Amino acid sequence: MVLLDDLVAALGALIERRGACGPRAVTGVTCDSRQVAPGAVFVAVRGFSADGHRFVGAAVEAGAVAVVCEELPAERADSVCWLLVPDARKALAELSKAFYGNASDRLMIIGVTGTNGKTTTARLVTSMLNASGIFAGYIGTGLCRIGSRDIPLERTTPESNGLHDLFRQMVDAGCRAAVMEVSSHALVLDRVHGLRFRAAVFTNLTPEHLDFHATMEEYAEAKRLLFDRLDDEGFAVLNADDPRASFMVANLPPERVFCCTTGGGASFCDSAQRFEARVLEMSVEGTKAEVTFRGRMMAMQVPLPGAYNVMNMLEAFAVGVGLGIDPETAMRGLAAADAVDGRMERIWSHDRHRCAVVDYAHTPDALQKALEALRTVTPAGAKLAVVFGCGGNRDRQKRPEMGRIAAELADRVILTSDNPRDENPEAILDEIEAGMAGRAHLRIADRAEAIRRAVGQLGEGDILLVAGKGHEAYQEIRGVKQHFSDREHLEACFAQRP
Ligand SMILES: CC(=O)N[C@H]1[C@@H](OP(=O)(O)OP(=O)(O)OC[C@H]2O[C@@H](n3ccc(=O)[nH]c3=O)[C@H](O)[C@@H]2O)O[C@H](CO)[C@@H](O)[C@@H]1O[C@H](C)C(=O)N[C@@H](C)C(=O)N[C@H](CCC(=O)O)C(=O)O
Ligand SMILES: Nc1ncnc2c1ncn2[C@@H]1O[C@H](COP(=O)(O)OP(=O)(O)OP(=O)(O)O)[C@@H](O)[C@H]1O
Ligand SMILES: N[C@H](CCC[C@H](N)C(=O)O)C(=O)O
Ligand SMILES: [Mg+2]
Repeated sequence: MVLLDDLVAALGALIERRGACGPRAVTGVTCDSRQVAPGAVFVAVRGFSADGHRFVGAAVEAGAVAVVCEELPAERADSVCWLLVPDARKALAELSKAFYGNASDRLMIIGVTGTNGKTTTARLVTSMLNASGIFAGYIGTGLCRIGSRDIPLERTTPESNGLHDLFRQMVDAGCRAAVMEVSSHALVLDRVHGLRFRAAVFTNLTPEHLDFHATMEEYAEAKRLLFDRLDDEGFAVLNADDPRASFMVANLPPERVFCCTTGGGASFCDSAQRFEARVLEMSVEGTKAEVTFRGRMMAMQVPLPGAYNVMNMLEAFAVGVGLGIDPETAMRGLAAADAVDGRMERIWSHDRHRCAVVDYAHTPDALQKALEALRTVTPAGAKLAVVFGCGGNRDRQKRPEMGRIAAELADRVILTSDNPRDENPEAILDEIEAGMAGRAHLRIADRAEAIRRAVGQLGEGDILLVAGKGHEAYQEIRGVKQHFSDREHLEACFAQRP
């Protein structure tokens, strides 16, 4: 049983306490009044669209035993414990950590941040650790995975109370490590406050979420926060080919930084700290590369096309070596890693003469990288086509950019809806089109119809990229989510058109 006064003792900063704050049983910690059950601690967070302080009354009515806030309400029930704190989001993280028995302290936590490649890299690290005898859970886009159990997730990095609940479940299941994606939202909004990371991985930084971060500099500062959170043995793994790599580790001693390069970008890194990969061969089925580190050379097989996937695997490998795993074991674990749904997922026509690829490229850089990768494996004389859109209620700057990239890099473009959410689907398409400099294309807002048309146009040897939704099993239009899967639609189209 968790007692309220023990939780209060875990708060890092407390301005004032009033009311009934004694040894009462606590049943949970939440920042959402709609989730308050009798015995819960409610933390009032000032948000972007609402102020949690407005819901204090509702939380008390639902049975909260304590309310944590940045401003005490004038009227307060004596039966409740009132805690005034300077920062409610930090308090939420501290209380959650204590409520779940500080489970996170018993896990080696590996955090992966960057604009693209977090899920891919984190899943590779998880598979490698599990294959190397270090039982590891995973938290990231869409799901938390503990052994064979998957728990669906709304956010890439859950709110701190959700995170600590998952760490507790991992420890109870016997995990020694947790591999997690750390989004920039999570870093800025203190979802990972109080966590200490054994390894922090940086994949890359390109424009995205510029609705949330005012500038690229601010976005980079947010990502750097992860590298201030290393534990005493902690180390960083960088994609050193990214111009922001050295910025991420400016506060770390060089011996705690491993640099990965596929293109000679690690000059700021000591040679003993470098992991270099050279691509030898690439096809739509995968990529063969050669890895050099600490005077050794090893072969690496990546079951996906794209030099960036070589980088994702190289960084995962460097994490393994940094953790002291024998390099052969680490590489074997990576070679046997489970595929990640919706990342360069290939769907073939029955005669295998036409190929569709479902990919989660939903940023300009990812779309560019995915198209470049597929161009290198498109047979001479065959065409590369793309179907894509852009999400609503998100960064609008990326829309014309993605239009420009598709127009420049694909032979055929069909614009369609991604998840328009609350926006008008046609208005989103107008914004994408604005970047296409008049290039001929089709515009079909209905995604199922757009996919059908694109498959109908495929000739012998052609490749079709269906980008943006990857593993997602839904589409959200005007606020309503309905089942939708790019893969299922493609399979159905190929079934009708052998
Ligand atoms: C910008 C952002 O991340 N916002 C998150 C933030 O919202 P907020 O603080 O603005 O909350 P708010 O809606 O204004 O409400 C304020 C407070 O009142 C509470 N409330 C509200 C209503 C009510 O009836 N009762 C109540 O108590 C809310 O629970 C909240 O604590 O805190 C909320 C509670 O944890 C999150 O649900 C919310 O995620 C929103 C929905 C979101 O869309 N986030 C996305 C952009 C996100 O986090 N994405 C990242 C990156 C994705 C990636 O690149 O991979 C992710 O990690 O998923
Ligand atoms: N290292 C990389 N560099 C550039 N693009 C990449 C890289 N790795 C993957 N991508 C592209 O980004 C897409 C998303 O990959 P992934 O899901 O691994 O990224 P993510 O960072 O987890 O994304 P999200 O922010 O949505 O969680 C892939 O489908 C691919 O198109
Ligand atoms: N993590 C990203 C995912 C975007 C995926 C894309 N399909 C969309 O809906 O915009 C976000 O929530 O911004
Ligand atoms: Mg992800």
